[in-house]
Amino acid sequence: MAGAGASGVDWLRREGAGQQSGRRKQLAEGSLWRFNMAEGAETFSLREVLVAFTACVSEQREVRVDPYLAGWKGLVRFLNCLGTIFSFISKDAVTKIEIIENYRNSDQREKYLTVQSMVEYELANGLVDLQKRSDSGCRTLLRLHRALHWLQMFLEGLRTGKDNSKTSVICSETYNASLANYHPWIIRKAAGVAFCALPTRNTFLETMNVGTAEEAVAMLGDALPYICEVYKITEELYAQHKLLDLP
Ligand SMILES: CCCCCCCC/C=C\CCCCCCCC(=O)N[C@@H](COP(=O)(O)O)[C@H](O)/C=C/CCCCCCCCCCCCC
Repeated sequence: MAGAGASGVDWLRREGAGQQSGRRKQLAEGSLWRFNMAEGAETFSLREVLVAFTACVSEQREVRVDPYLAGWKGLVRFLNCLGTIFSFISKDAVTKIEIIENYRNSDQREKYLTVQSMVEYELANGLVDLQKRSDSGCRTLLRLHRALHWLQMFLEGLRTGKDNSKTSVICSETYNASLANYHPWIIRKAAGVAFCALPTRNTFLETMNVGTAEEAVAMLGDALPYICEVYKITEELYAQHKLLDLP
């Protein structure tokens, strides 16, 4: 993958995208990534989150749903560590994760193995409402997909920011340039207030449990190309099926 082949990505290759065949099979079947929301409560490791996203893209360039959800669950754990002011955001993310997880636990679980198979199945069976809000997998995942765009920009902002930059500024600038376009005024306002509670960039990076701020930055640099790839593949798929504006 472009940008991910440089030195220092061994941990990613080993643990994420470059799974040995046994683990690859487990990933494809979903067993490695499926766990309850209650599990691992409030512990956060940036490594785990990034490894989950690196494991998302299959050899056929399909996006696996289980590691995608595992990545989001890890992010929610991180958000919960930041304080109750972020609860309204994590609750919404959890609701969306659980909707898709329920499909993965249903009789139709195989149809929801990848984003591609989900789109194909839901469209072929008339399960996607193009006119009004629904709980379809396609519509729900679109919300997380838009948030992934913000995450990509936010992590890049953190990675390239100066030591003394304000996380709150990086967060609000990237939010305003992405996700905010889909949110009503009241949500934008509440998000803006919550962002003010974010710690400084270096404290923020140290909270990620991977060592120093410099080590966290290096890890972000290794992993971002994989997150971008997940975003790009999903964006192209949704564009191809005209699903990017689902209500
Ligand atoms: C790698 C570690 C560092 C990064 C840490 C980032 C942690 C972020 C964790 C979770 C992000 C939450 C994702 C939220 C998904 C929002 C989906 C959404 O857009 N929902 C809205 C629309 O839904 P429907 O009504 O159409 O169903 C919904 O209205 C939103 C409600 C909640 C507000 C969402 C604000 C999102 C702000 C972006 C996250 C900021 C987190 C800051 C922490 C650094």
